[in-house]
Amino acid sequence: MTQDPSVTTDHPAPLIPATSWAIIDSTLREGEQFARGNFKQGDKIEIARALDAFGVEFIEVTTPMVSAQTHADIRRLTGLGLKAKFLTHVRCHMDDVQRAVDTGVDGLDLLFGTSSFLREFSHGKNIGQIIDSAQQVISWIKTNHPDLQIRFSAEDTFRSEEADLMAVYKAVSDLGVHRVGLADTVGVATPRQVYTLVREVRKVIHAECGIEFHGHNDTGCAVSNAYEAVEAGATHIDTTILGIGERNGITPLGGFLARMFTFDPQGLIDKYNLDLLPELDRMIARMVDLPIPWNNYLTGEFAYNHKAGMHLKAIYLNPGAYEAIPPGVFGVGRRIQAASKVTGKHAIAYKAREMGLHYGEDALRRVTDHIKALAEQDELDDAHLEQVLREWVSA
Ligand SMILES: CC(=O)SCCNC(=O)CCNC(=O)[C@H](O)C(C)(C)COP(=O)(O)OP(=O)(O)OC[C@H]1O[C@@H](n2cnc3c(N)ncnc32)[C@H](O)[C@@H]1OP(=O)(O)O
Ligand SMILES: O=C(O)CCC(=O)C(=O)O
Ligand SMILES: [Mg+2]
Repeated sequence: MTQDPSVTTDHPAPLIPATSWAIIDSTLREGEQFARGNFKQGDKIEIARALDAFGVEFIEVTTPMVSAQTHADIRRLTGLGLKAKFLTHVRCHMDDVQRAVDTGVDGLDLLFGTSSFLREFSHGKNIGQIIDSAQQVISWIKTNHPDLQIRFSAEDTFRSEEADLMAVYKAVSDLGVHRVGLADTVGVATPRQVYTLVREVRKVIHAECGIEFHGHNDTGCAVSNAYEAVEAGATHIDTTILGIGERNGITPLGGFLARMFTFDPQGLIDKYNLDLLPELDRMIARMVDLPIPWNNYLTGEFAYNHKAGMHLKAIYLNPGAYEAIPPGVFGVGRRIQAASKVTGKHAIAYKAREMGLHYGEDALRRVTDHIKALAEQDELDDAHLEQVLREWVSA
């Protein structure tokens, strides 16, 4: 392979600087709600250390209300002395908050469902009562624990009435929360809806108040919705490693970074140790006992497999011709699959040259056609291709 020129190819000026947003990785909260997410204290420490080494800004952990063990685990995590800030995800209730404040976390992620579904079937409160609870809880935290960051999220935001949302967000922003959260709890929002709503929320909250987005992937929009949120002014995005979470999960860390890398590659390189991503994905795949999906963003087995002759011709000259993101930056390699029926003469010539073999024009055409015909019959691996190329010369 030639040196990878796509790494240094000029990129347009960043449309969205990486400094304008931060990651709240929720593998230790939303990820615990994944079907196979059942992390023991040792796993949690390993995950937190790995996320911290990668460089995520925030790590969200499950509420200490789950159990005495979870409470003890959070205390253990916050005692590790990591650079990432810990947030715990709690209901907007005095019992939960009072239990959470002695865990050593840096902030509390409060939530209250605002859609009619959740008002009727989850907690039974109307919007006025939600605002009253928010007032009581937020005021108490600010008075008694002024160092804690406070975020207030309207759960099931995208099935809530806009007027209700604006009333809630304005109220909590006036109470001095550090961030408001928009949560696409059932993964139903479209990218345009996310963009529009984030813009509307921005208008009713204070300028210094951040906006967080949490998006589920039920309709396949978790990455694009997170991107639209940032484009509209969101400052914090929730992710999990491999996207694990309730049902089919949320915005995956790798997918979100792949999306954002295209706008500000250097910004991401400066902020995160991107080449640790494969290790993160492997760690979670091991812990939940599932393979990394073959088509996973960046780290899937075939995420950088190149096969068609037209692609291979160009990719040998400049991998950027058929790659949006240079794999090496994320610690993965590319694979050139030259032996297939869809291969072409440039790929075969390149492969032959690598082996020290050279063909004239006619011979190259003939050996290429021979390889294509063989591949029509059966899979051809690299070893078989090399054997054919050697035999063709001596034949
Ligand atoms: C979309 C999301 O992912 S939201 C986050 C989900 N996370 C979790 O559920 C964390 C893990 N949960 C748990 O361990 C338990 O559910 C606990 C400890 C929180 C509560 O357990 P239980 O007291 O047994 O209640 P249960 O889970 O059956 O019901 C939920 C309770 O929370 C209440 N509730 C729901 N949302 C909120 C809210 N935002 N603020 C305050 N209370 C709420 C419900 O009204 C219900 O209480 P009720 O029985 O008084 O009506
Ligand atoms: O607190 C939040 O913003 C998100 C909660 C959650 O997991 C969801 O709504 O799917
Ligand atoms: Mg969720």
